[in-house]
Amino acid sequence: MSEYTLDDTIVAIATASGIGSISIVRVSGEKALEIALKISKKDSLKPRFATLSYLHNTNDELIDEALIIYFKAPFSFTGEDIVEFQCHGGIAIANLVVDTVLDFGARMANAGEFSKRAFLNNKIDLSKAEAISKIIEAKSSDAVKLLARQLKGELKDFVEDIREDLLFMLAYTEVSIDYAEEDLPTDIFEKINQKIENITIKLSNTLDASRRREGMLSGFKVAIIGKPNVGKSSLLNKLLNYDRAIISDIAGTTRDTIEESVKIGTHIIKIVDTAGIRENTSDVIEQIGIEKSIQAINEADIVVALFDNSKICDDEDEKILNLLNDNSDKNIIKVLNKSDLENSFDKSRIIDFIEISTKDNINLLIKKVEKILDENTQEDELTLVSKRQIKSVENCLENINLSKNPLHSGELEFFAHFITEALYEISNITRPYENDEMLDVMFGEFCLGK
Ligand SMILES: Nc1nc2c(c(=O)[nH]1)N(C=O)[C@@H](CNc1ccc(C(=O)N[C@@H](CCC(=O)O)C(=O)O)cc1)CN2
Ligand SMILES: Nc1nc2c(ncn2[C@@H]2O[C@H](COP(=O)(O)OP(=O)(O)OP(=O)(O)O)[C@@H](O)[C@H]2O)c(=O)[nH]1
Ligand SMILES: [Mg+2]
Repeated sequence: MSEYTLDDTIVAIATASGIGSISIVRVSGEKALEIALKISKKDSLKPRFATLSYLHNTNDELIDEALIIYFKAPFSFTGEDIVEFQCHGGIAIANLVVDTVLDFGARMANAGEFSKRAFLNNKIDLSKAEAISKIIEAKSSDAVKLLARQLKGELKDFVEDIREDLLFMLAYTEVSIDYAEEDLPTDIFEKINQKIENITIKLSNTLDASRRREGMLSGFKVAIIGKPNVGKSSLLNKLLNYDRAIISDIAGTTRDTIEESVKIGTHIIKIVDTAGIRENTSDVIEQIGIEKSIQAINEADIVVALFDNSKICDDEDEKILNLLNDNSDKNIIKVLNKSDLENSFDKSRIIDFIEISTKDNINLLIKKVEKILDENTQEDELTLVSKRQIKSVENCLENINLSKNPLHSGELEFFAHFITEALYEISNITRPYENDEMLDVMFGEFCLGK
């Protein structure tokens, strides 16, 4: 994508490949109108007007009856001339239209190229481009609502505010470096200090909220753990409503982690069934399974820890309770399963648990999971939606923190250096100063036609 030029005209199918009632082929660039006039055999197309027309290929053969919309530059998604052919559905017609457009001198668009052009032509900033890319892949209505806020520019405004503050500080420190101190307003240091503290709080809060909500975009991960034979796979099957995993009364039945998606309330979650965690095993494959279980805990947003209510709490259960204590930052649900059988588990060993039976119903557990998911999605705070954005805020915050000492000791050149770095970092979210490589990586992750 680095040999990218803005002069050529690009084309791609904008709609999903498959059977649908309408397919859209989008053309962007200088030749878009000229190509559309040839295909439609019209003398002109009225901008932003849906024109019904027959479409013809380069051999003058009829290929479809379609709506054509011409967006005259600069008033289009990319800022260039755009023509949309809204043709009949199915991949064959769309491909014929694309082929014709190519024959008339356009080239195939790369992944993300429409959005990249929109960015380069100042139609959208990177936070909006990212929101567009992610909203297409969003798995839940909550995720869509969150991303729609970024389409509207919430993150952009946040970044703009911080940029403004940082620029203010830079301007005043430059002045202080150049002029004698007595010429400056006396409260300026206090003002800068106050701004630094405000930015620190704002950035930290945003990072915290974003980390909590990471699972909302990719699907929250719920890991089911416990010693062998407590009913982990039975629980997975019950949650999925079909027999996905093999269950048996032989301990060590599940040897690898199994991951499946399921909807709970309004949330799409990924459930991970793990191999039973036991203290000592000489079985190499089982040992690997156990290590994967520990990894599953690390990656999970919610850990469902199962215990067998029909057995006494033994050393292996204790080991798992200890493991949970080590992960107290996680949302943990402790569950006594097999409660349909005679209860033998010593409940004084465990606090805050629920009792269920996968042979009966697991509603209590589902409600509990749903409540945690609700709590983690109902925040109103601004949320960063990509690793890239999180990294930029982390780096910005780091430089802000580094600027505090020099500010207090009056080493203003150093202070200005860190603030400049912070400014570069935060700008990466919306419009980087110079970073072609990052742009290539980012837009390369888009789906074709975007
Ligand atoms: N048919 C169709 N539907 C679509 C898109 C599209 O490209 N085509 N979009 C593509 O992602 C999204 C809508 N986004 C768009 C964003 C800007 C403009 C546009 O024409 N902007 C002009 C005029 C603005 C105005 O009229 O207010 C501009 O910014 O100058 C069009 C679509 C979703 N739906
Ligand atoms: N009575 C009763 N039996 C259950 C319940 N849940 C599971 N079982 C039985 O317990 C045995 C083990 O179930 P699994 O789901 O395979 O257990 P697991 O934890 O996945 O076991 P491993 O994969 O070996 O770690 C099976 O015979 C199940 O039918 C329950 O709530 N009540
Ligand atoms: Mg199992």
